[in-house]
Amino acid sequence: MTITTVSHTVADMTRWTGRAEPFETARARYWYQLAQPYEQQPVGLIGFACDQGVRRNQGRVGARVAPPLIRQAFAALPVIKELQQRFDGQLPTLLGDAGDIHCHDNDDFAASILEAAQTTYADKVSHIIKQGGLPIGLGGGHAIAYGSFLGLWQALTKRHDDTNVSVINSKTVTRTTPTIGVINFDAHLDIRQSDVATSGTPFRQIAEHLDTHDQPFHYCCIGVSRFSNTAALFDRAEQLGVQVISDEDCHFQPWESLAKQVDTFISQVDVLYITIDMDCLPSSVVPGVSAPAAYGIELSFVERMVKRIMASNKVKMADIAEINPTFDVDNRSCKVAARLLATIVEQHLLVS
Ligand SMILES: N=CN[C@@H](CCC(=O)O)C(=O)O
Ligand SMILES: [Mn+2]
Ligand SMILES: [Mn+2]
Repeated sequence: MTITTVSHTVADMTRWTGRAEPFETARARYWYQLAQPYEQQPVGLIGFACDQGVRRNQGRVGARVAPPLIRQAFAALPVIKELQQRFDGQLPTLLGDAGDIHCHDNDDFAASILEAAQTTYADKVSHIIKQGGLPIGLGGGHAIAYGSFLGLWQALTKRHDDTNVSVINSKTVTRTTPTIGVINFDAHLDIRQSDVATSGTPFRQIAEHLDTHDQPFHYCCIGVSRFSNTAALFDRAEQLGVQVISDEDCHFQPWESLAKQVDTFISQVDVLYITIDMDCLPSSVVPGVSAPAAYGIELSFVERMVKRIMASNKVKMADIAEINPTFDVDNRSCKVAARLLATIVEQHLLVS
């Protein structure tokens, strides 16, 4: 008997529902009205329905069921007036739903299931980027981050290989791979040393991948808690040159100083991958995660910083990770994830 360990399910459009408002003006628009199965739209959503990395990392599993619930919460949000103005009221189908990658987790299965899910997901991500869209990954555990990075890497390096050496006016011109910057909103550094990939290792894996390809590692982690990371992890962060902005910095440092730090980081790279681990927010705001935060950073801060980063127009990949609906209260965590997802989508469509 063949056991399928990783599978892809196409978009379930029954999730894209919301209020019907036949008596309102045409400006009463919701995201569910602008989504179709993925077909080269400006934004492509792709679910990573996998929490095997969380299991391997000794966390609380359950994140694998989050992608359709985040979509559903997002579908019901209104499309802001600025976006309607940007498209002169003629809103095209802006969102493509590329379905979900499933990692059929089972303790008896071979250890390579997570890795297979990451590469299958990365192929989808890379396809969307190559078609000119912004892929947004919906986790799933934070092992999504290595898949997101791999997809971005594949898209950038494929393009690089194609045009690696060109002849312009009889002169050979060699192009270089764009410098990638990674910005992670997270209480955790996720650079653990381990014999297998987990939800706690993705940024160490990215560092090693880049090192193998002689590329610099630019990693900025925002919201890091001194009570959620060991001294060994802070040592590794220093060795790897990680820009650490702690949860306490986010509370006590002036906004302008933090924004300047992030702007400087952004100025050093060509393209950005932005990832939001929802456990960066306080557990009162986001209870539905594997590792709830006692302290956390404010939603208003995360949203403001996400807008600032998106304004750079360098973001080529984004994802939202670690929502665990098993521990959610009143769908609160999914609603916060949907709000951040809407912020990324809106800002991308406004600046691109
Ligand atoms: N992606 C999450 N990573 C955290 C989980 C911590 C926990 O489960 O307590 C980490 O490995 O540090
Ligand atoms: Mn975390
Ligand atoms: Mn994380």
